[in-house]
Amino acid sequence: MVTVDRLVKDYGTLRAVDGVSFTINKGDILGFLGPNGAGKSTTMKMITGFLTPTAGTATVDGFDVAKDPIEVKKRIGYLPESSAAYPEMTVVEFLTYVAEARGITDKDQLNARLADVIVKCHLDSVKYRAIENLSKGYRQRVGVAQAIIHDPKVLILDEPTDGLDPNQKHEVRKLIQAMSKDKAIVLSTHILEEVEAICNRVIIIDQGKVLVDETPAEFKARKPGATIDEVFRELTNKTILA
Ligand SMILES: Nc1ncnc2c1ncn2[C@@H]1O[C@H](COP(=O)(O)OP(=O)(O)OP(=O)(O)O)[C@@H](O)[C@H]1O
Repeated sequence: MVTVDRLVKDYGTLRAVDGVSFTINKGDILGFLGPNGAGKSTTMKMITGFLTPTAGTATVDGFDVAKDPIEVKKRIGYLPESSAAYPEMTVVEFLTYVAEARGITDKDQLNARLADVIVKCHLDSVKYRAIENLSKGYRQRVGVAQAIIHDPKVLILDEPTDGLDPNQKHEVRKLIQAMSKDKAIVLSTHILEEVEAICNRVIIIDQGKVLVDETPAEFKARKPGATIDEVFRELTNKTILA
């Protein structure tokens, strides 16, 4: 569903992403991990067509992000690290606005999509409230709802549980898992237990390069008896010292 091939991004003299390659298929939840500044957001922004790669390619459902950005955007939903906010809009107004911008203008289709995402993201009780008055957990669910309003095949979530309390984290993780059957999902996170809880693949990126691409169980088995956290620290510290 998503193929990333030797992707590179330079910001001036800084090579933020340095030859990253991986593929993800329908049903995959890929945990994208790495220390601060590793290049996770930059990679995700290139897959969504938000940033142009310096070199390499990314394709979504067979469409090249650089050559067919419109076809890619139809197939991809994106939750950025800090969601664009329209604080004064109600949840329904905001989701309607996003749906219309996505080309969903037929009234019946629009209402069906709104009803679907409101149920999936458990937003019914707040749908007529202004976004600025919602808790962070609800705002994050609105962010997920806008990302899936056009029922995309691929979902890119940048730190979807960041800043949420444990109950809210649990809710958002359940939501991601429930959606994974018919989608390919990439999520970046700093939380290693999140990877263990919901991902079937883990990629660790450090200084723009992929260090690890395997299952969470394989990752943990690298150091029997250690926590996933300890394995991560050992791996990423090594590259800093190297
Ligand atoms: N617009 C930009 N201009 C210049 N440098 C940038 C820009 N965006 C990111 N960088 C740099 O590129 C590198 C990779 O950043 P990126 O945000 O992709 O990392 P990240 O892994 O998502 O980090 P974090 O976990 O902190 O969000 C960092 O060194 C960052 O400072």
